[in-house]
Amino acid sequence: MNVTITPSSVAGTARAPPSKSYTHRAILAAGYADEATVRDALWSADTKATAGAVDLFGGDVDRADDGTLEIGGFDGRPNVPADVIDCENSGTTMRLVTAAAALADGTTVLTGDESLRSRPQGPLLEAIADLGGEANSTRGNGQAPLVVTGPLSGGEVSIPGDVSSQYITALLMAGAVTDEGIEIDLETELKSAPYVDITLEVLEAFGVEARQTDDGFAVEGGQSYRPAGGDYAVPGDFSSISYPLAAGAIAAGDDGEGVRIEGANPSAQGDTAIVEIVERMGADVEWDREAGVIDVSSAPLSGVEVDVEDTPDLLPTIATLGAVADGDTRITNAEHVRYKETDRVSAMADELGKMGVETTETQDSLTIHGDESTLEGATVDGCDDHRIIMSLALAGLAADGETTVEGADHVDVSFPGFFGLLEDLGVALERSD
Ligand SMILES: O=C(O)C1=C[C@@H](OP(=O)(O)O)[C@@H](O)[C@H](O)C1
Ligand SMILES: C=C(OP(=O)(O)O)C(=O)O
Repeated sequence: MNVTITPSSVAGTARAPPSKSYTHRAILAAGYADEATVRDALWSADTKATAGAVDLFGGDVDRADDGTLEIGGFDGRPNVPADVIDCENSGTTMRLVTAAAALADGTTVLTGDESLRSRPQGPLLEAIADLGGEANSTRGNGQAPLVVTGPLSGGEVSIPGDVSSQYITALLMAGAVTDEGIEIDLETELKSAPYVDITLEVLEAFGVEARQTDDGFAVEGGQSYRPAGGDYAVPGDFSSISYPLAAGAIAAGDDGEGVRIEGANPSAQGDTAIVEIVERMGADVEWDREAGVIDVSSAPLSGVEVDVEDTPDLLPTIATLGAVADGDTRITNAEHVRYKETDRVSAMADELGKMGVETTETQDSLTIHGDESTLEGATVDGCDDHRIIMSLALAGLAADGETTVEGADHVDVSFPGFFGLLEDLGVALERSD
């Protein structure tokens, strides 16, 4: 599907979809448990992939009409799957499920789509091998397809922190049900650190203790996953909230109505930083944390400097905001953003370039030389990456002329209702094959 956006103003109320990161963890944590109910879960292509893995490990994920997931777990010991686990486009699924597979008494094969088969898994495979399991890339290049043989019993391991925090999350979640537990020493500074905070929060909610140490993180073995009251509720997703928030900052009408976002309750998500970033750029933003409501209206935006070490998923949104803002927006500490569904630093530079935006790229930074008056509608490539698609669609709101985003159906990875939500806010768009 391609989507053509006609420049539009936006107004109205949008509801944040549930958090993808919390949902992945809650589904897998429920799998490690005997049973659990997960409310307000995100049901998207990525989270369905994690649910599929739990099923293959011997659990049972059942979705009720209201979206609640009733999950029968595999109780700490995954079965050897009867089929290859297809993690599709989801890095989180592949990393978290690879470590779970290392607990099974036998061999698991994991694969994914072309994008996922190009992403780095080497440090996690080495960690599993150091802990006594066997974990290999079939092509010997640290990328999927992966073959993992367990069971491992735990121990101490060192791992780089600057490739993906998901390795740490994966080892902590699996480590809790090993005999010995896992102690993780970080070889470098940790990037995307708030995602490990999310993990610690979910583990705690499931009655599992894990902690930060002087050298990294540690989890005791022999623990059981059991959510208080048998029930876990997923909060709203701030990476997803960044899109209606940016839409409001860029294109809310002059009548002052603005965009209201509901379901924006505080949690451990680093991407809540988008609220402060949009405000710093000059938009009029109010966040009632208790009510979980954000109101945003547009104002002339100015370029800012933003460090995305903790918040890699915000880079595409910030790049679009920077294209509309006046002056330079410098996004720093961004090298790990190159290891996502696509190299998002280059993808945003290339695709915004097609819309007349000038950018300067280094290995770990992207500077957008913003000037709304030069933003032109164009046909751009969504790069099969949900965040690139959504960010380019937002640029289309403020461009001169129509913008067509090719391959736009990939929004189903994290935000299946994205284009419907834009339409509800008043955006004129057309879908075509
Ligand atoms: O653990 C998670 O839920 C995620 C961690 C981050 O990845 P990295 O830790 O690989 O940067 C983030 O980009 C991804 O969208 C979700
Ligand atoms: C990078 C992302 O997810 P994952 O790593 O799970 O593919 C994302 O959602 O932007």
